[in-house]
Amino acid sequence: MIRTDRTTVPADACPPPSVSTGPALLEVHGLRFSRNDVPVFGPLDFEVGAGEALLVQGDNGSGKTTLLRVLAGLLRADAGGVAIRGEPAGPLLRARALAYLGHLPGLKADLGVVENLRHLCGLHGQRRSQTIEGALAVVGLAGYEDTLARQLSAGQKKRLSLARLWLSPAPLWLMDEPYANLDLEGIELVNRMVRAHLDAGGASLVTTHGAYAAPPVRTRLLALGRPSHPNGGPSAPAAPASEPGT
Ligand SMILES: Nc1ncnc2c1ncn2[C@@H]1O[C@H](COP(=O)(O)OP(=O)(O)OP(=O)(O)O)[C@@H](O)[C@H]1O
Repeated sequence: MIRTDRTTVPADACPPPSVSTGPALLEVHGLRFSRNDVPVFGPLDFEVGAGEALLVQGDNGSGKTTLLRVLAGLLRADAGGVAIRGEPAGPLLRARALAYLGHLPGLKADLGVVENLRHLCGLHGQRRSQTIEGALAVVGLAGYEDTLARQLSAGQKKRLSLARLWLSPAPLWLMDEPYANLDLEGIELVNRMVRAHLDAGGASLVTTHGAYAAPPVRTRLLALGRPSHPNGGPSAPAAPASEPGT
């Protein structure tokens, strides 16, 4: 049975909230994306400050994953701008500032759990205050250190990806359906991680179909419109991001 260390998340990760008076961590202006001339989303305008979560909601096919991939620099927008702490988000800045948790776990199937994390920390960096062993305790994978990634269940793979996110030094987490494949305790784990990350001055974008409650943190909502018709029918505009709430 998986047990996550409930005390480790807040204890290790909650320095006093940082008070920022500068530009927002993420600012998006007029961002638009189309495939084969069919609009997927936009134009979108929103910002996310340190200590805030943006919950990106929408039906299947409404463009949530596409938006996160555009923000991560994996797809090129048709128009619009993305700034991180007031700087235009070029590839180097995105690599430093963004950590992307996608649908696919992005693991090396024939490497063990610890080997995977070492590899990923080598690629993306590691928070000085965190150890791989500590991250495995946080996500409930202590005892699985030498297990090959291909021998993990879907939920365990998701937890390993969450451990990678936990170790990342990036302040902005892009989390695509982070609750998928997780049991109820895993869903709570995601919410505790998000809360700790925000308390430490980070920010998160979280996509969801709306099946789960927002993490119990300062949250803005961005509702994407209904999916575009593949033959070029109209797509509903996205609702503007709503004001912060708790
Ligand atoms: N690789 C692709 N090639 C062509 N079209 C794609 C591709 N990926 C997504 N799409 C289309 O782009 C639109 C948005 O897809 P996207 O995956 O961003 O939606 P989503 O809101 O994340 O959906 P879901 O909730 O089902 O995960 C959909 O109409 C989809 O069919």
